[in-house]
Amino acid sequence: MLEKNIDSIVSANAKDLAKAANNPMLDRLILNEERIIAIADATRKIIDLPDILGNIDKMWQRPNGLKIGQQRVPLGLVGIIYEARPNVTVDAAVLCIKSGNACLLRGGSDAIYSNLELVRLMRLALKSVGLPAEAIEIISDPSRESATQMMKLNQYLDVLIPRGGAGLIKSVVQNATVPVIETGSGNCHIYIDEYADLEMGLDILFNAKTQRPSVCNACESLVVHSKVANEFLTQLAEQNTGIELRGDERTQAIIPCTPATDEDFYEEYNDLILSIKIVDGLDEAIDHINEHSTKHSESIVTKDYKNSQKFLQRINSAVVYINASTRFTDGYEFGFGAEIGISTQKLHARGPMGIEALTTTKYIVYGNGQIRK
Ligand SMILES: NC(=O)C1=CN([C@@H]2O[C@H](COP(=O)(O)OP(=O)(O)OC[C@H]3O[C@@H](n4cnc5c(N)ncnc54)[C@H](OP(=O)(O)O)[C@@H]3O)[C@@H](O)[C@H]2O)C=CC1
Ligand SMILES: N[C@@H](CCC(=O)OP(=O)(O)O)C(=O)O
Repeated sequence: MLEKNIDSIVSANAKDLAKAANNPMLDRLILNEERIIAIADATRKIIDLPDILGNIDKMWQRPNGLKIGQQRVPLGLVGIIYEARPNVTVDAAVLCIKSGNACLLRGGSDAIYSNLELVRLMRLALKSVGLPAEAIEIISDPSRESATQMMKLNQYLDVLIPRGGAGLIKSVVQNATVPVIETGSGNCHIYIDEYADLEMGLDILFNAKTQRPSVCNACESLVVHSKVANEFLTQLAEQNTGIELRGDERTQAIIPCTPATDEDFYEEYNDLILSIKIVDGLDEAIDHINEHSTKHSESIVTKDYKNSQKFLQRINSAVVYINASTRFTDGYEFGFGAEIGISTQKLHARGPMGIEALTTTKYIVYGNGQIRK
């Protein structure tokens, strides 16, 4: 359905682009033929995933003969408030349908025309296979009031997933009366250990910083061990990548850069800017990251096994990497087809949320006349 209607999607998207501000976030709003085909591909990947609904995860028998099992069931009606990124409209709806849920979508107001067209097409697709079109609903009123109202729809919504920046999350935490799964912004770190392969470190850093700077899994902050700082930072500066470097005092003594303020280390730039901190050991690196990160994704580059395991255990984030780019924090890359969001809270799901995160379980109990004594 999407690939057959590329023209109508692109022209709806053009209406959104015509009123959008030209900033690094604009990239997320753009739909073109290539991106629509990629969205359709992701949809097929989700459709092809094994069905988990109705699965009984485990079953056991009690001494009285009762057989107790845990069966996977949908959450119900899932509400999502999300950013002006029209691919999320399809990812979220398809993940909900695949996991047996209905969804109520409230995308970024900047993407309203694109979203309305995508939902129109998805509803046609549902109808064409005999499913109720109403399983995908979109809020067409782009006002903030509509988002705030969603936060209190207890009689309809089983869960609300806010996907966006700090302002949205703060508003949800203050106003929501429905159960919420928070996704959060990404102040993601890469730590170059004293035992790092520096060439690998540069590759990983460039990928994580520059491949798509506007997304939440892009690297925002570099932490470097002092023993390799000279060599690593000199190479970084020599590459002349167009990244604005904001370094602490020790970094400033090695390479030309903008002085980093305290706030820089808490900042998610979503742009070609990188904060840099030099540390004297792994413990200091871990403490710095746990203090400043948004608990999204962090990576260590090291050849040392012990250091890698310490980093894995002590970093308090949804996804922790050894020798890989933080850009992989993504439902597609994790094999989920897509994600409805990347949870930075610990309940009910953490990290990229695919089909399983959109289900819960219920106990099913088989008896043959047992009564409790
Ligand atoms: N962890 C994850 O899965 C993800 C994290 N992010 C993070 O989101 C941020 C970027 O998102 P951005 O484009 O700025 O999106 P925003 O946070 O500005 O907006 C996202 C959605 O929330 C709505 N919204 C924003 N503030 C409020 C509020 N106070 N009350 C009610 N609704 C509100 C917006 O509506 P309106 O259109 O009216 O502004 C929009 O629909 C980055 O920090 C990024 O890292 C983004 C996606 C995924
Ligand atoms: N799925 C994404 C990452 C999560 C995301 O949507 O982030 P954002 O662009 O900040 O809304 C990706 O890497 O493509």
